Amino acid sequence: MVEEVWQVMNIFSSKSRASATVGVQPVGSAASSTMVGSSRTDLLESSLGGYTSVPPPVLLANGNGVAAPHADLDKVAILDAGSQFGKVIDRRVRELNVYTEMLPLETPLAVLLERGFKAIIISGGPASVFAEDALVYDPALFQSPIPVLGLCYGFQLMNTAYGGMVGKTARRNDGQTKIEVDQNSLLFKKMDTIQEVLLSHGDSVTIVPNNLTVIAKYNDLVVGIANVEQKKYGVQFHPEVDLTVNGMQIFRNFLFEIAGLRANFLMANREQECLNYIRSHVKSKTVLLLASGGVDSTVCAALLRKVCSPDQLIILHIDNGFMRKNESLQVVESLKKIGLKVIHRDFSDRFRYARRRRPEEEDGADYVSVVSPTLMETVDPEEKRKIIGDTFMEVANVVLKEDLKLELNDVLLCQGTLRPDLIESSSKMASQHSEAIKTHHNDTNFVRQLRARGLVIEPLTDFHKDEVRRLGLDLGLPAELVNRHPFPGPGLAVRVICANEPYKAKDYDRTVILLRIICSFSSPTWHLSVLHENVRNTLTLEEVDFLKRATKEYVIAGHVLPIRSVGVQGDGRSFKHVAALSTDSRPIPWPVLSRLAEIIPRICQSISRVAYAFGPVVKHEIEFITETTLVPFHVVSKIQDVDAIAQKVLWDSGSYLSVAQMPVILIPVVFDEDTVDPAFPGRKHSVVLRPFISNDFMTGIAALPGKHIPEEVILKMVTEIQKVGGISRVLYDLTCKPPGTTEWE
Ligand SMILES: Nc1ncnc2c1ncn2[C@@H]1O[C@H](COP(=O)(O)OP(=O)(O)OP(=O)(O)O)[C@@H](O)[C@H]1O
Ligand SMILES: O=c1[nH]c(=O)c2[nH+]cn([C@@H]3O[C@H](COP(=O)(O)O)[C@@H](O)[C@H]3O)c2[nH]1
Ligand SMILES: NC(=O)CC[C@H](N)C(=O)O
Ligand SMILES: [Mg+2]
Repeated sequence: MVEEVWQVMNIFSSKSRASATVGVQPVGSAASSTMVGSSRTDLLESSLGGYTSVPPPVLLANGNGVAAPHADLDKVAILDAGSQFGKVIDRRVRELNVYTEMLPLETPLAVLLERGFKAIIISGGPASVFAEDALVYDPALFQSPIPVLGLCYGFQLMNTAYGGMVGKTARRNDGQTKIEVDQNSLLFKKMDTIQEVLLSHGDSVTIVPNNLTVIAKYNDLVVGIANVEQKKYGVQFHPEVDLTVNGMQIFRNFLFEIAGLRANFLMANREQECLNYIRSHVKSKTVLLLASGGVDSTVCAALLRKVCSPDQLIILHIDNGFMRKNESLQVVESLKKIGLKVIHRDFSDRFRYARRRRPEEEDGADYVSVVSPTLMETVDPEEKRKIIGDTFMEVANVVLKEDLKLELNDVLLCQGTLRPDLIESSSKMASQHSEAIKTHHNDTNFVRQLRARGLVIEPLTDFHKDEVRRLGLDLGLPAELVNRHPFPGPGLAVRVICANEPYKAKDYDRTVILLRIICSFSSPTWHLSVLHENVRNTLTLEEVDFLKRATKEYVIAGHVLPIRSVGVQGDGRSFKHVAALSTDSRPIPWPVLSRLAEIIPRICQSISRVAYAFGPVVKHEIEFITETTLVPFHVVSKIQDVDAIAQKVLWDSGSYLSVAQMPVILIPVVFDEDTVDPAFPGRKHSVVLRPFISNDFMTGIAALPGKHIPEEVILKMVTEIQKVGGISRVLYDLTCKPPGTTEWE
């Protein structure tokens, strides 16, 4: 599937964006008979050319296969507008036994009809339908009788295509929300009026045209539209993700009730598919498996063992210097226990001093020093990630050449890359239009070039984490290994927020005041304040009621921290401020803090993450940072110590499986600057705990103390961490994904 989609997508690559002068125009307008934003005939010809040379797959490269003869299948086209969740839509529809193919948004309707698609789902995406970079699409999609379901960007596109308006509002929505749906609509058949869904958008439908009816609302906001006669439906939310509780029922209703499709596709045996993929690539070649000890690479090892002879398979574990305390040794031991012989090499120094490659050197496999700063001097998270990813490949090559006397060209590198790694890194293998949220270490430009030269195999690129775990159990791997929390390849390097100066967004001063207004909403201080009035008008009635009650009952302070962390909002990357909440109230009012964490990023558009700071109410604004880069002493050793403490408490308390992952982050922030610690002048940091709950890691929620994890376990972590020198405060991340991500960078 990946290869096929890649080829199809390539056909469009030079035409993927709308020209600056052509906007999205309504159905029925002069532009509606041509592609919006490009020449329809060009695209039609090029795509037809592509399809005749690329026959539809009967068995897909490494994911699913079909059981019924291809011609008999009822097929759904997923038109990709660059969503982070494109593959999740694909997965949901296939789980309902309907065959899908993902194609770029600009695919003309004529091509879809010729290929026999009977329904269309249009995904979300990072662009704005009214922006200059709005995507090309064929307006005929909304003029033919073919059933269409538009999701998020797809919903906004549908509203615009029918002549409605979409615009930016003062409020954005990223997170789980209760909405009201019209039970009489077929799309919501067998569903209650109130539904919990995931919204992630900054643009909103402002005018719905007469030829559409509203079928779902979130207060005054329109979040569902339909033209029943033409079988066209759109929703602002994301039925595909776990955070939309009844999303599967919505797909069932669309596919079977509205589109009248038959469920005649059977998922092939995924293990067999992976083995076929490996067999067809490996043949008699030697395979160098990069093994982290994590779930994905261990599942790769188990698959490779079924295909390769023992002397064909070399397993390499790299210590990059950013592993957990003593982790590399434990990894080697645990892989030994399941019968894998592992080469273990410590390249910590090489990583620390690694630099970014110059472009002309990117196709070379040898390490070449260049003038850019070393990893130890780098603060930008994307730069850190790219250096680390390239260095993984370089050191693998060093081991091949120096230790094993093999040439890169004679060997296949195997990595446990999953679908989210590719989507988040904006790989064209996954989507033509998606935005890079973060460059995963296993998908840097250098890795892509090795991949293009046919030197990399990745059997799991069609999988999400929960699917890999299921495969791991089927392969007979021990449950404790399969259930290990994931740990990112760049390790603790992406869990240290590096900075050489405080960050202040352009609207920092306004953000500080907005945050104060929200945290002390009921205070008489704001009487007659225009900004307070604006905030109130942006909130829902229920939110106003909550803020009034909560801020009367508790004293809560909100501080904008002068750092930023990466997030994902509206299918795009955000890199924004973090807010710290503090309170003297005991017991800590977790549900109130958690609700504030939902509301704050909706109103303060320069904040995407909210954490609670343990200890008394914070009194001073935090103006300064501790200059921080990835140096071994006072930084890497410190995060290794606090991470080890927190993980031990989690494990000893029996709560390990209550959360999907628990990153521990070092931030260059010092609270209470009046409390000077002479032992650590200018070298103090704070620590953030991020217990997180997710299945597929595409979306997830912060684990709430007292609900998902015992509060005393968290308090014990705080007490133990505070014993480590050079720690200012401990914080607890309350942010969901979206708007945050699991990691902080
Ligand atoms: N320290 C390491 N040594 C060798 N290879 C590594 C290392 N860290 C990561 N990799 C490679 O990068 C791939 C992607 O890393 P990733 O963390 O996503 O997967 P994983 O470590 O196998 O599983 P998990 O997500 O459970 O940690 C791994 O499957 C492995 O091939
Ligand atoms: O091997 C990896 N290399 C990376 O560069 C990387 N970045 C994030 N992660 C892991 O991916 C999952 C989702 O993370 P985010 O919510 O932060 O995007 C979480 O499980 C993260 O730990 C990585 N794993
Ligand atoms: N997730 C999406 O499709 C978002 C659509 C659009 N980029 C917005 O922010 O509203
Ligand atoms: Mg890992």
